[in-house]
Amino acid sequence: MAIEPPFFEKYKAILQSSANEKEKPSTVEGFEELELPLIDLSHLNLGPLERQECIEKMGQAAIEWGFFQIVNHAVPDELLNRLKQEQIKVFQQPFDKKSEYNFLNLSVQSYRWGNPLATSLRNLSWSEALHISLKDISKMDEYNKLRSTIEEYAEKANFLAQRLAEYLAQNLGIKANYFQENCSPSSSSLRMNRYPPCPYPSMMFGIIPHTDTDFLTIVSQDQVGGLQLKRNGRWVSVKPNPKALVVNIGDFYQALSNGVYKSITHRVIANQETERYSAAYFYCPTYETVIESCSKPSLYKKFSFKEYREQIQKDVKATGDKVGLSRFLL
Ligand SMILES: O=C(O)CCC(=O)C(=O)O
Ligand SMILES: [Fe+2]
Repeated sequence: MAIEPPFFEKYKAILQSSANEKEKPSTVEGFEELELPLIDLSHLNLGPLERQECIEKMGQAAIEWGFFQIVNHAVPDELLNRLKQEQIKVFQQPFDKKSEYNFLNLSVQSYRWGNPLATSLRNLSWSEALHISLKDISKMDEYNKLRSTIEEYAEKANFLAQRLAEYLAQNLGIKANYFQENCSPSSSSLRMNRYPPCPYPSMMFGIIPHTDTDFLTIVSQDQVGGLQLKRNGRWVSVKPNPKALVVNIGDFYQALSNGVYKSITHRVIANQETERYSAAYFYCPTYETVIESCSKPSLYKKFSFKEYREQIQKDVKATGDKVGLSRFLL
C-alpha cells in the first residue's frame, strides 16, 4: 500500500495551471551555504568568563541571525537516532492509515500533508508532518515505542529549551523564572517532518516560507540539507552539522524582546532525489499566557497565545498564509 500522500490527485489543478507560469518560485540553484553561528554549550561550565562570553554570543546570534546551532547540548546521539528511526517507521505506514481520524489516538489534525487551503504552488508544501501537542501524548498507546521515545526526547528538549530561553533572557533583563512560570512540558509541541522526493523541485517548496509560532524552536535534521533562512534580503542555505542542533527564535520571543531577537523567515527547499527528515520542538507557553514586550515603548500590542493562534487560523483561512506578528504591531 502506498505510503505517499496523494499530492498529484489533490493538487492536480494547481500543478497544471502552474506548469506554464513564467514566475516559478526558484528553489534549487545558486544559494550560498552558510555555517550558522556555533555555540558550544560546554563553555557554560568552564568558568564565569567563558560562561558570560557564551551567553553573549548566543544573544548576538539571536539579534543578528535569529538562528544558531548548538553543540554539547546534552541530548544523546543515541536518542536522536532512535527518534529518527521511530519517525521513519511511522511515516512508512500506508497513507490510508496515517490519515485515519484517530491515527495513533491523536487528534485529527496531528497528521498533516501539503496544505488543504493551497491556492497556488507558492503556498503548497511538498511534505507530510506529525504535529504532536505534548499535552496529547498520554492519549497514545503507552506500549508504543514512538510514544516512549517522544516522551524521552521531549523531556530533554524541554529542559534544553528552557535553559536556552533563560540564557537569552539574561541579556534583556527578563526575570529569571519567566519561562518556568509560563511554559510547561505539555504546553510545547513536537513536529516530525518528512519531505518526500519532489518531482518539481524548482516549482515548489518542502515547507513554504514561514516564521515559527513559539518562543524558540530546536531542530534536529538529517544530513540531506534544504533548510534556508532569509538573511539581509537573501535566501541562504544552512549547512547541516551532524553534531549540532539548530535553534531559531520564534514570534513570541521577538515580541517579548520587543523586536531585539528576530523571528526569521525560513523554508525548506524541495529535493528531487532524496527524502529528508527533521524534527522541530516548539517551545511554547500555555494558551492563557499573555506576551508583552520587556521594554518600552512596545512595538507590539500584548496578546495571549490563544489570541495569536486564533488570528493565524483566521488569516490562513482568508489568505492561505499566516500573517504573524505584523498583525500585532502598535
Ligand atoms: O525541516 C526543517 O529543517 C525545518 C522545519 C520547520 O521549519 C518547521 O517545522 O517549522
Ligand atoms: Fe519552522
